[in-house]
Amino acid sequence: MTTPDLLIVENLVKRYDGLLATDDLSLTVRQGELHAIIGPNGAGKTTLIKQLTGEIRSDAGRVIFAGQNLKRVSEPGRSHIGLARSFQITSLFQNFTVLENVCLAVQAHSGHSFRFWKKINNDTNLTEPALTILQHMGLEQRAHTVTSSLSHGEQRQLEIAVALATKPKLLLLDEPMAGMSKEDSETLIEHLLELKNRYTILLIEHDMDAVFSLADRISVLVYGRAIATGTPDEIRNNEDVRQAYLGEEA
Ligand SMILES: Nc1ncnc2c1ncn2[C@@H]1O[C@H](COP(=O)(O)OP(=O)(O)OP(=O)(O)O)[C@@H](O)[C@H]1O
Repeated sequence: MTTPDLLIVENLVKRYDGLLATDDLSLTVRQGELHAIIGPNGAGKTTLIKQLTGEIRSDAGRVIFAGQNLKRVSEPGRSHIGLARSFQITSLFQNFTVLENVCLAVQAHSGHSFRFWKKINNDTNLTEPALTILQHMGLEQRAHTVTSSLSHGEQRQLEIAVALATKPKLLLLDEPMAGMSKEDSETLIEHLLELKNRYTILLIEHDMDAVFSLADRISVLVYGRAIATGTPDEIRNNEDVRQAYLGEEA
């Protein structure tokens, strides 16, 4: 039995003036897989993520998510039906604790109006799911730490925890290892290995150690087109990929 596709991208196009950033791109993400997208700088990876979240409009093609055509679904609407992007550290409330940041995200997603922030810590409807998420991301020991005193690596982990608070069907991770030390990257890979058993994940990442140890399938983007999709072994041994991108690295 084949695994159903959670995300289907069909013939997607995005033009910036004369430049085709996404060029008739088609790919699928299967339910339960960790699908990585790799490609040289400027290949169109971030543009694709923005087209998926609805941050930018596509010029042609379509995106089907969980059986629904996203054409008329707004950016908040896409988040509500389970498409979650992990945002940059700047979206964290630096003066709040780790637990408060995740509680706020749980509260925002559950549709409850914001209450005075101090009460958040006392509401078990918020703290219970928040603590479970922090446990999955290895941050439970830091729950009561003020966010500004976390290390850079821990803040990236917290960003992902905040995204998880929206109960995503698909988690979009755009370069989660960017700017991390080798040690922090290795820690995050450990957490993502755990997380991939629970979530379907689309990962964009330049760190090839991370990609090849985490991905079930990899798509390679070059000039806005997917030149290959396959298992890590298939991608490593694909002659077109080696010539276009991986060179002697793989
Ligand atoms: N707002 C924009 N206006 C014009 N051109 C853009 C815009 N955003 C991206 N581009 C161009 O579109 C192409 C794809 O960019 P994109 O950022 O999606 O690539 P990427 O694969 O994510 O690159 P990187 O790995 O460096 O993050 C590039 O040539 C880029 O210069």
